[in-house]
Amino acid sequence: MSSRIPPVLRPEHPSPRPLARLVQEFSLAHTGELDGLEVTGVTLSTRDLHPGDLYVGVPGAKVHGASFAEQAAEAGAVAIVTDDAGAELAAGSGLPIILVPSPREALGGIASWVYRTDDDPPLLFGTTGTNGKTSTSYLLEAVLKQLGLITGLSTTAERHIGELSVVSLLTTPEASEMHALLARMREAGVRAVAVEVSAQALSRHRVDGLVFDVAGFTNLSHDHLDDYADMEAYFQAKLPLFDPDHARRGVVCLDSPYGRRIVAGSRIPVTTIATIGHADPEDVAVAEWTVEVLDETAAYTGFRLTGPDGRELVTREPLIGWHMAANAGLAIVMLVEAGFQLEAIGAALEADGGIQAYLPGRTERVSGERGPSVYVDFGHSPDAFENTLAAVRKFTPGRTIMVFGADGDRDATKRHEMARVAAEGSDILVITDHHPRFEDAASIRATLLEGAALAEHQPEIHEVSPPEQAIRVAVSLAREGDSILWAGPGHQDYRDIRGVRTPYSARDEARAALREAGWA
Ligand SMILES: CC(=O)N[C@H]1[C@@H](OP(=O)(O)OP(=O)(O)OC[C@H]2O[C@@H](n3ccc(=O)[nH]c3=O)[C@H](O)[C@@H]2O)O[C@H](CO)[C@@H](O)[C@@H]1O[C@H](C)C(=O)N[C@@H](C)C(=O)N[C@H](CCC(=O)O)C(=O)O
Ligand SMILES: Nc1ncnc2c1ncn2[C@@H]1O[C@H](COP(=O)(O)OP(=O)(O)OP(=O)(O)O)[C@@H](O)[C@H]1O
Repeated sequence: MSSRIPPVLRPEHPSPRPLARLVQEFSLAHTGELDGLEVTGVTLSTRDLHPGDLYVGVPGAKVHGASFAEQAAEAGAVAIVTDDAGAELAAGSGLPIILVPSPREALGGIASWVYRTDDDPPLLFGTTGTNGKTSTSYLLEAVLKQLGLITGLSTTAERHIGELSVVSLLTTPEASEMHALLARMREAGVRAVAVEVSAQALSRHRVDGLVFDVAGFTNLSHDHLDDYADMEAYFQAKLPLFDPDHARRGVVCLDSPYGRRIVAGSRIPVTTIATIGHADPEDVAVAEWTVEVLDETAAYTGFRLTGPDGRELVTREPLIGWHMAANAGLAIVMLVEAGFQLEAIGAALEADGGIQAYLPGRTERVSGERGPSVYVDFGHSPDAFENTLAAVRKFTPGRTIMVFGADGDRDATKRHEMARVAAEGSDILVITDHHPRFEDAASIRATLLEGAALAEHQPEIHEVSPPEQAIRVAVSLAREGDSILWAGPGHQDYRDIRGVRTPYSARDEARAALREAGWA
C-alpha cells in the first residue's frame, strides 16, 4: 500500500533556524530546553518525519497526533508543537513541548517561518470552486510557461516543480507540505505557482501562511455534502479564499449563481467573468469579462475573451467543451489581474498556435484513429457529468456510451443525481464500481440504478462489475462513430478497496480493451 502513497516534496537544502527564535517571534509558551536546538523542517505526520523536524501534533478525526510523540522523538524530531490535550499525551516523550491553542491553525504560520516562504515568494495563483480547479490550474501553468516563466503546480492530479512531476495525495496538501513544496520550488527557480484550493483546505487551514496574488472562483454545485452540512456551509467554506488573509485580488466566474454571492461576500477587490450562452444573461451583462466559444472540434475549442474597454483575445486550447473555454478565460484574466498584459499573453499564445496544455484524465482521449472514441474523465459530480457528456455528444456521430461508478464513503446524496444525469445524456449506460473504500460496491451500484431510473430518457443500461470488465463490455457494444465516456477515475493510478490502494489505471485499461477488441 505504501508504495502507492506519493512522496512529500521538501527543500533539498533546508537552512536550519533556531527554535528559540520561533517561540520568541510567535510569543509561544513552552516546556523543556530549546537553546541550541535547530529546526530544518516541519510535519504533522510521523510517517513523513525527518530528523531535525518540528512535529506538530494535531487533534485528528481519529486520533490525537500528539499520541505519536514518542515515535516522533525516536525519528529525530527536535520538539513537538501541540495543544493542552496533546501536551499531556506527549509528556513522556522527552521532547520539548511548544503550546498553541490550535495546532492546525498554527501550522501554516510555523511552516512559513521554518521554510522562509514569505521571503521573496513567487507569484501565487489559487483557484477554488466545485469543478474546473485542476483544469484552470493546468491552464494557468501552461500560459505562464508560454510567457517564459519557470512554473510550479499543485493540483489533485500532480504537483510540478519546473519539469519535475509527482502524483498528488490530497488536492491541497497540508500546510507543512505546502510550504515545503514552495521552498523546493524556490530552489528550482520557480517564479509562478498555480495552486488548486479545495474547500477542505480552507476549512482545515491548509493554505494558511500563503497570500495568493490572485484567487479564482470557477463555480459551485452539488458535491462534498459528506463534509459540509448543506450547500450553504459548502459555499461558506469557499468564501474565505476571497479574504485579505488569503488573497490580494480575485477573479470570479459568474457561470453558476454562487459567483454573484462570492462577489458580494468578497473582502478583496474582484473582477468578474461569465460565459456567453451558459451564464444567466443578466450575469453576462454585468460581467467585466466575457468568454464566447467560437469554434468547437473534437481536437480543440476556440474562444474569444473580451474585457473592459473592448480589449480582446482570440485563441484556442486542445480541450473539449465550453466549460474548458470558461476555465481558460478565467486563467487568462487571473494572469491579467496579476499584472501581465493581455496583449503579451495574446502574442505568446498566437506564436504557439494557442494554449499548449495537456490535462491528464480531463476528458482525455485514449483511443486511436480507428474505432470508437474513448475519453477518460475525472468528473464525479452531476454538473461535471452534464457538461462533459454534452461536449462528447457534440462530436459523436454515433451513440454516446457512458461508463461510471460512484465513490464509496463520500457524499452519497449526489449518487441519484449523478446517475440521472448520466442516463439522460447517454444512449448506453454501463454502471460499474469506482473506489468502494469501505462500502459495499453492489449497494452503491443499486443506488445508481435507482437514480438512472429517474431519468426521463431511458438509455440501454448494463450493470457490470468490476470496472475492468465494464470498459470491455462498453467497447464490445461500441461501433465506429460511437464515443465512450468513462467518468470518475481520470488520472488516478489506483482504486481504494477497503483502504488498500490497488494499482489500476483506467486509461491503461481502456487502451487494453480497445486493443483486445482489435481497434488498436
Ligand atoms: C477529513 C480530512 O481531511 N482528514 C485529513 C486529516 O485526517 P484525520 O483528522 O483523520 O487524522 P488522524 O488519522 O486522526 O490523525 C491525526 C494526526 O496524527 C497523525 N498521525 C497519525 C497516525 C500516525 O501513525 N502518525 C501520525 O503522525 C496524522 O498525520 C494527523 O496529523 O489529516 C490527515 C493528515 O494530514 C489527512 O491525510 C486527512 O485527509 C484525508 C486523507 C482525506 O481524505 N481528506 C479529504 C476529505 C480531503 O481533504 N479532500 C480535499 C478535496 C478533494 C476534492 O477536491 O475533491 C483535498 O484537498 O484533498
Ligand atoms: N468550469 C467547469 N464547469 C463545469 N464542469 C467542469 C468545469 N471544468 C471542468 N469540469 C468537469 O469537472 C471535471 C473535473 O475537472 P477538474 O479536475 O478541473 O475540476 P476540479 O475542480 O479540480 O475537481 P476536483 O475537486 O474533483 O479535483 C472535468 O473532467 C469536467 O468533467
